[in-house]
Amino acid sequence: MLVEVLTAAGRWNVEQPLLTYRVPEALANQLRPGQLVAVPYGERLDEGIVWNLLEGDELPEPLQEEGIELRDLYSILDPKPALLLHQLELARWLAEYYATPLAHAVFGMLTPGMLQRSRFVLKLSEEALKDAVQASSQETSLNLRALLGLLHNDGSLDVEQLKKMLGKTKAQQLLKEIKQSKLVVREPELVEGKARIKLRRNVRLLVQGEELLTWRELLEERLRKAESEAQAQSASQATPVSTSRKSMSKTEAPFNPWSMSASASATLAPPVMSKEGVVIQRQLAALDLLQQSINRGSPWTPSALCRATGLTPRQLQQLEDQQLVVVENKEQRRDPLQGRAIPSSQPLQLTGEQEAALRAILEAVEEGKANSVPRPILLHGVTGSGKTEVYLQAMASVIAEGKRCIILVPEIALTTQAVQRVAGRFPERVAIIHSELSVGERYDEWRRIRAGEIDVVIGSRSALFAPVPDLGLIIIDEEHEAAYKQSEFKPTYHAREAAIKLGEILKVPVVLGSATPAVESYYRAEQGRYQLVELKGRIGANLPPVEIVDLRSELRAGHTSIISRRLLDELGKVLERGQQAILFLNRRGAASCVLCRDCGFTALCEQCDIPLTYHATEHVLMCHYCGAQSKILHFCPSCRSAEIRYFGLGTEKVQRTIQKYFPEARLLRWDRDTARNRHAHEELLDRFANREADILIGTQMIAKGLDLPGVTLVGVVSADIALNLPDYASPERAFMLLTQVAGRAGRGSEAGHVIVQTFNPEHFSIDAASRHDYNEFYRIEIETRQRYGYPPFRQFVKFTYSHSNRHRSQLEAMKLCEKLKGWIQRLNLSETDIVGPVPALMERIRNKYRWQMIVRGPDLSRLLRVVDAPDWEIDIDPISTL
Ligand SMILES: Nc1ncnc2c1ncn2[C@@H]1O[C@H](COP(=O)(O)OP(=O)(O)OP(=O)(O)O)[C@@H](O)[C@H]1O
Ligand SMILES: [Zn+2]
Repeated sequence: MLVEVLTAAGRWNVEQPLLTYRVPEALANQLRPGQLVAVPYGERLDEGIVWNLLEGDELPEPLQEEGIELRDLYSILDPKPALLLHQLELARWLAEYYATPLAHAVFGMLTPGMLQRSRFVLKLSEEALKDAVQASSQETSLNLRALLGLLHNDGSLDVEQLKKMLGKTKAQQLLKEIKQSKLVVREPELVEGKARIKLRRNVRLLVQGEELLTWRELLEERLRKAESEAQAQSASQATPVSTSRKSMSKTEAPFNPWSMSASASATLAPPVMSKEGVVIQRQLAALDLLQQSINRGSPWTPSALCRATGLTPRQLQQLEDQQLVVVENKEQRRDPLQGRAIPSSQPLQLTGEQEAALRAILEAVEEGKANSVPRPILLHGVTGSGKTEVYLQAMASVIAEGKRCIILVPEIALTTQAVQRVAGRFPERVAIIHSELSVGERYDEWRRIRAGEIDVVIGSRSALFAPVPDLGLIIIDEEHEAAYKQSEFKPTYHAREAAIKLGEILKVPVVLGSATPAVESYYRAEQGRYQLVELKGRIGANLPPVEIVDLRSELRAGHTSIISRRLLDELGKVLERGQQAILFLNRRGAASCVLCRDCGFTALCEQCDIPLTYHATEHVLMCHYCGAQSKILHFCPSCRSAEIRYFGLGTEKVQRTIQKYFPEARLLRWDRDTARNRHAHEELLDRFANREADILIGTQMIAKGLDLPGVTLVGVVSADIALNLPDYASPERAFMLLTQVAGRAGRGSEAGHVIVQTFNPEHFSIDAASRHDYNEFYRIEIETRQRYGYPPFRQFVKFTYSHSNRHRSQLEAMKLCEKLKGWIQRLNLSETDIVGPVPALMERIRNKYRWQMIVRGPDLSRLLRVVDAPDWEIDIDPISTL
C-alpha cells in the first residue's frame, strides 16, 4: 500500500505538496486519513498528515518516469486522526479560494503547538554497545572519547546541543570523525511540540470499604504490638506514652519530654515510640487523608502527602508494595472556565417570533438529513430580540439527536457573556476555543472535542476548525463582525464563508445571526441564497428612542465641551435615579479626518466618495483609496468657515470631562489600555454588572452583545469618527456600531434612552441608526455599492508590501502593479482594474513602510492562480480597503 502525505515541509512546495511513501506491512491496518505521521524527508524526519491511501504498490506513472525511489513511512505519531475527513475537504477549499499552499491551510487548522520539531541525535552504534572495551581502545580523539562516555551515560545527545557544548568548528570536526569511526550513529528524531498533556502524579487508594477497614485494623494491631514492645523495653522507668490514635483522647495533652523530672528524662532512651510504630502511624494518617480526598475530589501528589504525614518516599513506597495505594500519572485538565461560577439556566418559553425562527432552523436540519444542502439562515433580529435563546434551543434539539454544534462569537468582551449563557445551559458539555487561551488550555479543549466529550464548541473564528465529530449545526453570532476575518496571515479566510462551505460539505445548517447583518449577507438573502428569518421586536421592552444632538449648534450656542448639554442633563438624571449609563466613543482612526465644525462638511475624494485623510508630514490631504492628493484646506469649501479641523479624541479625555461635571459619579473606563487580557475584561464587566460603577466609558469593544439590564442611557460621544474613515465600508461600520451601541440601552424593566452626538446629523447612516431602521440603511448603501462597483458587486483583493525603506516599498508596488496589469490583460479579464498603488493609511507600522493596491473585478480566481508575489500580503475579500 502507498500513502500520500502532506508534510509540514510541503508548506513551501506549492507545486507538489503531497509526497508518496510506501506503507510498512505492520502499519497498513492502522493508517487513516488525517493522522499525524512521521516520514523521512531528505536526511531528516518530518511530520505530515495522511492525505490519501492508495491501493497497490506501484507509483503513479509520472513519478515512475522521474525515477523516484519510494521510501517507507516512518511511524504513526498519533493513532487518532488530528483532522477529520470533512476538515481535509474544508482545507482543500481554503487553499484553493484563498490562494494558499495546501499545507499552510491544513497545518493552520491544528491547535497551536502541536507540530513537532525535527532534529538529529547521536547514539552509540550497535558495535560500540556490544563491545565497549574494544571500542574505546580504537584510536580516537579526546573529544570522541568524551562523547562516548557521555553517550554511555545519557544514551543520546542532540546534535544542536553538541554544537553548543563544543562550539561550531570543533563540533563539525567531531561529527566528521564520527562518520568514519562507526562508533556513533546520527539519527533523525521528532520532538514533541509545545502542546503537551499536563500530567500530575497522584496517589490513589487501592482498597475501599471493608477491605480498607481490615487493613486499618491490621495496621492498628501492629501499632499496638510495636508500642507494647517499646513499652516493655522502657517499662521500669518511663511514664507510659500512648500515641495510639484510638486511645488519644482529646483531653489528654500530648506527651512533652521536657516537662518530665530530670531523673525521669535522663533515663528516657530510646524514644518512647518505636520507629516502626511511628511509621505505621504515619501510614494510617496517609490512608485517612487519601480517603477524605476521594470525597473531596482533590487527589494528593506524593510529595504533598509525604509532607502532610511525615512519611518518607520510601515509606510511601512500602504502602505501594503492599498494594494499598498506587502512585499514578494522571492527566490534569487545564480548564479555561476553572474557578468561574456559572449559573445554570433553563430553556425559556419562546415568543411567537422566536418559535418561528427555531422552526426554520430545525427544518433546515431535517433538509440536511434528507441529503440536500440546506440554505444558510440569516437570523436578522433587532438588539435584545432573544437571538441567543433561539440558538440555545436549536442546539439543544440537535444535541438531543446525538449531534454536536459550533457557535462562533466575535470578541473577548462578548465571549465572557456568551460563554456564560452557553455553558450555563449545557453544563460540563461545552469546550472553549479562543486565541487568548494558553497553548495548554487549547490543547486540552481540542482533545476533549476530538474525543467527542463535549456537545458544543464556543469560540472565536478558529473554533470553526475544531475537530468536532458528528457536527450538526453551525451558528455565527454577530455575523457582521470584522473579527471573523483573518487579514494578516494566510489563509486570509472569513469564518463566515468558511462556515458556509463547511455546512455545504456536511449538509448541516449555518445560522448567521445579527441585528445589523453585513451588507453582503443581506444581499445574498435578498437574492435567495440565504433564507431570511426575522425577529422584529424586543423581548418585554421597546427599542430605545434615539435622540440626535447636533454638535454644530452646540458650538454656535457657545458650549464647547465634548459632552453636550442634553447628554449632561440625561447623565445627571441617571445618576439621580441610581441607574447606569454607557458612554461610547470610537477611537479608531482618531485625529485623521477633516471636518468643518460649523457645517459638518467632510472633505471627500472626488473620484471615490471617500473621506480624505490629513497627512501631517507631507501637509496634504490624500485619498487612501486611489492615491489622489489635494491641498489642505484653510476654509470650509461649503460654508467658508475657518472652523475646519482634524478630529480626534480619546476615552481618557471623556473620563476627565465627566468627572469634572459629576465628581461623585463612579466611572469605569474600558478600552485596550485598561483591559489588556480576558481576565481584565471579565473583571471590568463583572464590576459594572454588579453596579460597582455608574458610568462605563469605552471604545468599540463595549458595543457588542452586552446584556446589562441596569443600563438606561447610552451616549455616543462622537458618531463622526467611524463615519469618516477613508474606506468604502465606513458607512456600514458606522451604522452597525451605532445600532449595536444603542441596543445596549433599556434592556431591563426600565425604559432606555440613547443620545448620539454628531456633526453629521443628516448622514444616512446616523439617520437610519437613530430610527433603528436597518432596511433604510441597506437600501441606500447597496445602491452606492452597485454604483461604484464595491463588494458584493465586484470582488476585491488587497495587496500590501512592507519594507523598512520607503522607496523600496513604493518601487515594489509599482513593479507588481505593472505585472498585475500584464496578467489581467493576458487572461482577458473584463471589468477588472487596479486602484493604487498608494501608501497605506497607517503607512509606517513597526518601522516598516506599507504600500498597497486593490484589484477589483467580477471574479479574480483566475488571476489569483497566476499571481506570483511571494513577498506580498494578499488579502482576499478584505473587510476594509484601509
Ligand atoms: N422567550 C423569552 N422570554 C423571556 N425572556 C427572554 C426570552 N428570550 C430572551 N429573553 C431575554 O431577553 C434578553 C435579550 O436576549 P438576547 O441577549 O438573547 O438578545 P439578542 O437578540 O442576542 O441581543 P443582541 O443582538 O443585542 O445581542 C435576555 O436577557 C434574555 O434572557
Ligand atoms: Zn480617491
